[in-house]
Amino acid sequence: MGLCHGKPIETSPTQRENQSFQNDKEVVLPLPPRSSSKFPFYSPSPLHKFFKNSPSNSTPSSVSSTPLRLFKRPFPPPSPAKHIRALLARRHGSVKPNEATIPEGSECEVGLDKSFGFSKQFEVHYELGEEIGRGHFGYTCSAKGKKGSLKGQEVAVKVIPKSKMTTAIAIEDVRREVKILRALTGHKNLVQFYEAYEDDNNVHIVMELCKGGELLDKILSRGGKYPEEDAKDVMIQILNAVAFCHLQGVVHRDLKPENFLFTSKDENSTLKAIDFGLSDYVKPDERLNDIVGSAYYVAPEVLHRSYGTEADMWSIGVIAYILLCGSRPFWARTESGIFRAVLKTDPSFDEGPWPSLSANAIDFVKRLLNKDYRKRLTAAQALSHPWLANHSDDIRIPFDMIIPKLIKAYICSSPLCKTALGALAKTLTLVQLAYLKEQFTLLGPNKSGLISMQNFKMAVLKSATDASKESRVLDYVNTFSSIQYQKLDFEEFCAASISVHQLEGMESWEQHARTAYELFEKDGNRPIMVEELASELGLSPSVPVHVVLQDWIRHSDGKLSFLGFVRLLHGVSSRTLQKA
Ligand SMILES: Nc1ncnc2c1ncn2[C@@H]1O[C@H](COP(=O)(O)OP(=O)(O)OP(=O)(O)O)[C@@H](O)[C@H]1O
Ligand SMILES: [Ca+2]
Ligand SMILES: [Ca+2]
Repeated sequence: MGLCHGKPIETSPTQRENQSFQNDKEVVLPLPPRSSSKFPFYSPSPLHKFFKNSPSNSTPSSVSSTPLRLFKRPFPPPSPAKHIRALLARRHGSVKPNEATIPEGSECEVGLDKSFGFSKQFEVHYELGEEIGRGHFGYTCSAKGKKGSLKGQEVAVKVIPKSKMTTAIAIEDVRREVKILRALTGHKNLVQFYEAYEDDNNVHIVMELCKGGELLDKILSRGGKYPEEDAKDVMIQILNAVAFCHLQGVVHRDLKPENFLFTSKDENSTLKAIDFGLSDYVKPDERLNDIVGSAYYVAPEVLHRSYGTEADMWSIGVIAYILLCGSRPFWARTESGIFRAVLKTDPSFDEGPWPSLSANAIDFVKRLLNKDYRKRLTAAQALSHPWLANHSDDIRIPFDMIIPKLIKAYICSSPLCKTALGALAKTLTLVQLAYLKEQFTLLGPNKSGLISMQNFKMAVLKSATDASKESRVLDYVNTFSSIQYQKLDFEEFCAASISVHQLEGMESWEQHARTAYELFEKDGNRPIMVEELASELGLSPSVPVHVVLQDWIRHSDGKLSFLGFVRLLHGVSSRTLQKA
């Protein structure tokens, strides 16, 4: 996969930056900067240096030899990730060869409304300090409050020049970034938003100042990899933030180590997610389709233009992989090469240090980097994974929006499906049951241990923000109140909340399915006619049922075969889920 052994390209960092925007089919990404002979990782966040005009950075470092030859591992270590080219083209207008930004006053700007309705007079309220960071869309400065409750307090101000907003999409992105930041603020692992200002030239987003630097810098300063216990601390904080976002119906879409900051230089400093510039609302029954994010971290289904919150979980899988081994799981010299790797190749778990890491750590990463998004862990499930469970008191498992989706599909399924799922639920492990118990408790069962359809709304309302309205998560659970279905006890809740796809993604799937079939044989299997089975499955009369279903029924006694049983289970999670 994507390994480069070619002659090194001798370019300055600036030239390398520009290469990534060339109009070639294969867009060449910047090479990893020069590695030292002692240690194959380069200095933290070299991208920052490209922008800062300090004398030490004025001479571009040359790449004197093929850096990859020095790496023992198959992939080079992380570096600042670049946004996907298609994203920049859509957001900044068409990207021309060797041209990363559109010149001011270009044609596409005509008629764009760049007023946001934010407060004016930023200068009256804050004194801007020095630049502390920079990205594609803006730069960030420290500042000091001059008035009001933030008087004397140091803050961070992300400055987004209006001249960079050359398309309606770019303007909409800024509007949404502020709206989402404002709505989600208050969570411990999300940067605290204070206020947004605008003048003729800039938008100023005022937020809490995180003084501890980016997670990427921390990874690099530690030699490219984290000990497992420290990686767990980081993962828990990332998942706490993302589980909260997903419950509100917000998908971040740009999760990468550069977008997590430590509040201070302390060892135990809190980690905060920043940069909601590409975030969006996603309705529980909707798929997004615009290709957004940064190449190394992008999920396969994003490249296929049909995705939801699971795409963030993939990016978290990439971060976890990097934290634990110091290398990127999918790497190539070109953007299209990275995409090919993401779509087609499996990350390596054979090279060091993987064989020395715990089986739970490897399982955790593998279950996030599953190319089938339906088999991937949700954020709430990842927090319940044995690798993290009981690691610290910091784990706050919130309600998981996958539960109402699965329950809706279950309710719509046939009685035979329900029996089959009931049998499957009896094979769940203690760890799986612990997650479900937690979710059941969050739904607030009554004294008899039953939950009703109204409970879903209550569970979501408890932590609802303005974002849950905008994303229609609240509307979605509101519709549950009108579903006519009996109250669920924990046993039926488990049957209803099983994701067959996720179970299928586990190595123990065959065992689950066999055991469940044995139970089903005892309690639920019965002779069934092909026509009856077809109607149970909701197959249309045009389907040649005798051909399609012939292996589903055992010839000896006319009951469901193992294959039929597995297909029946499957029908519930794939077909019905899409409709739910
Ligand atoms: N609250 C903050 N405290 C300290 N530094 C910050 C803060 N917010 C942002 N920064 C710094 O500024 C950099 C750029 O900010 P941000 O990621 O929001 O910009 P961007 O232009 O949207 O970036 P990208 O190119 O990733 O889209 C960050 O990587 C970080 O180093
Ligand atoms: Ca960023
Ligand atoms: Ca951004």
